[in-house]
Amino acid sequence: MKIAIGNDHAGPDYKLAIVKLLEQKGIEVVNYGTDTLDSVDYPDHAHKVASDVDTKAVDFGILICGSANGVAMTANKYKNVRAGLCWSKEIVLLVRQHNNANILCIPARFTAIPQALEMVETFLNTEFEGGRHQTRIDKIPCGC
Ligand SMILES: O=C(CO)[C@H](O)[C@H](O)[C@H](O)COP(=O)(O)O
Repeated sequence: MKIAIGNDHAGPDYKLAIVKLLEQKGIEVVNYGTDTLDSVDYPDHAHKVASDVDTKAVDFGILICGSANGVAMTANKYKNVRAGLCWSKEIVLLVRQHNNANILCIPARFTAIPQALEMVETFLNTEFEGGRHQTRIDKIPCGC
């Protein structure tokens, strides 16, 4: 499995903890995030992750910013991306089971690192249920 990860200045420590977890699992990681606290612009990092997910260069993406809204808004501009903003294990379960999310968006300023790691574990271990949820996902594109 291959995962692209990106973050702005709100989340380098979250990113490093997640990369460590993924590498311990033998997952290949592409790091598109900043590694310092110097201010950057989240779309610069989110576009790289979303593009890789969109073209299927990677299996999944993980994006981190302060609220996770900015990275989610950016990533969801891509046709084949379903980026979900998650703040608990329960929401992550649903975003995989019902929404087949392929990018997990984590709000670093509203989530502790252990909680973020638990969300990543859940994201990776939860399957899409298909059926009626696929019908609904097929209706998401606006065609504009
Ligand atoms: O949360 C974010 C976007 O949704 C980003 O992390 C921004 O950094 C956030 O808006 C805060 O910006 P600041 O420059 O760190 O004050």
